[in-house]
Amino acid sequence: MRINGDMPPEKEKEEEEGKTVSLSTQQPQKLVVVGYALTSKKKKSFLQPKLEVLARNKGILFVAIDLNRPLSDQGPFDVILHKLLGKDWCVAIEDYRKRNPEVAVLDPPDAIEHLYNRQSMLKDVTDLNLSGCYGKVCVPRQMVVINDPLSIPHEVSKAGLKLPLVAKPLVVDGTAKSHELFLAYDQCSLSELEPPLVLQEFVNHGGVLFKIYIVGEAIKVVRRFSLPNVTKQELSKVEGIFRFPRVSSAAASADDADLDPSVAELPPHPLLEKLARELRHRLGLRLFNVDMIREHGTKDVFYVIDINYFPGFGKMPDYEHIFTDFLLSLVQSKSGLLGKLKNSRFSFSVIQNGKMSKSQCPCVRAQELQFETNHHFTTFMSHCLSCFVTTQPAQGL
Ligand SMILES: Nc1ncnc2c1ncn2[C@@H]1O[C@H](COP(=O)(O)OP(=O)(O)OP(=O)(O)O)[C@@H](O)[C@H]1O
Ligand SMILES: O=P(O)(O)O[C@H]1[C@H](O)[C@H](O)[C@H](OP(=O)(O)O)[C@@H](OP(=O)(O)O)[C@@H]1O
Repeated sequence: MRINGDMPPEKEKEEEEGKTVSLSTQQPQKLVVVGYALTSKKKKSFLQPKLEVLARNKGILFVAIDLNRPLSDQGPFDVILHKLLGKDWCVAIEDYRKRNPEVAVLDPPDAIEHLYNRQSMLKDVTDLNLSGCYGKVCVPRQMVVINDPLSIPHEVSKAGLKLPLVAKPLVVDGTAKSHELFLAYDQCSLSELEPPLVLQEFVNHGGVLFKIYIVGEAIKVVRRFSLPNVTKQELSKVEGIFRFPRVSSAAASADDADLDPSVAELPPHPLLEKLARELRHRLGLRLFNVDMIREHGTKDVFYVIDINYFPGFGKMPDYEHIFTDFLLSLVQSKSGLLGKLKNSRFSFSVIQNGKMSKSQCPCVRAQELQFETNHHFTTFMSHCLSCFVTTQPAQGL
């Protein structure tokens, strides 16, 4: 396909080989091939026609990865998007990532795994210090119960957790069961719950929740309806545990609803910027969302109650634009970094010495790596490419 006039011979060859597409602009673009490995549910919610059409117009092609064939026989890909469970997939994608540092694999399986457990998922938020950012970000007090439901009432009172409590399955694995949540009004009824679970203090927040979507550097925040406040009177009268629906996951947005302005006011942007930047870096992820609530009666005390990997981006306004821009930026920043690494004194010294000292390390995680073989160096390159995209340009390059 050629729409425009003259083209350099090498471009012509590339295009014949199907590697480039000519769009309506003067310059033919190299096709960006995005392999995806997603459940059929996720494919349906994410790969909507409006995304595929816009992507095609921008020279991005989505290709389904065949899970019955080795990954190495497929592609070549520029980017891989994945959200699948199971050890086999994790091993396959991790191995592919190491062997193909030039491919942007979103995201590292061990980093994703961190969000599949409701205890570890919030740990990085607990460690954050966002002072001077127009607000305070906390995590509700919570405890984990692994077994013996009969011991829960005693454990809860020992830990000093206040009722009501939200009971959430410990592991989030994309199944409906892992999103089955209960609200517990009294201590005795807690022994009816099924561990393993997390018991989290319910924070009154006026029935509105903020979903902060993060796609690389981009942030989008929306309001969603959430659970109403639990009054002291209600708490003193009601007993038992009650299952509640996935109210804030419903596509209905609270953005246009007639809400109390003190409840509806979005968290300050500098706070969200800092939160997103810190979490992107600490979690080592580029595609996630954060569920945040404002403590009722306060202006600037926020709680993070949930973080989801590769959430329902299809519900995010403008997601097709944000996502395609992100995919293109990945490919651009990657080629920039590869060029710098190849030419830098830094990479030369790494290869020559076979080892890297902490002071040379451009990112936190690479400090753990040692380069005794070429394969180790490749691993480092792959790691640094993702770090480069998630954080800032590596030092010393
Ligand atoms: N500690 C809390 N205080 C107040 N409300 C809460 C709390 N935890 C959860 N909720 C309410 O329950 C809803 C679901 O909680 P959470 O996001 O943790 O579960 P989930 O199964 O991971 O949901 P999803 O993946 O659909 O976002 C929240 O959106 C919010 O409405
Ligand atoms: O409202 P959001 O986008 O947070 O709702 C998400 C939910 O949080 C989970 O991330 C779901 O993904 P899985 O855990 O993989 O089931 C999303 O499902 P999806 O099918 O819509 O992508 C929810 O939308």
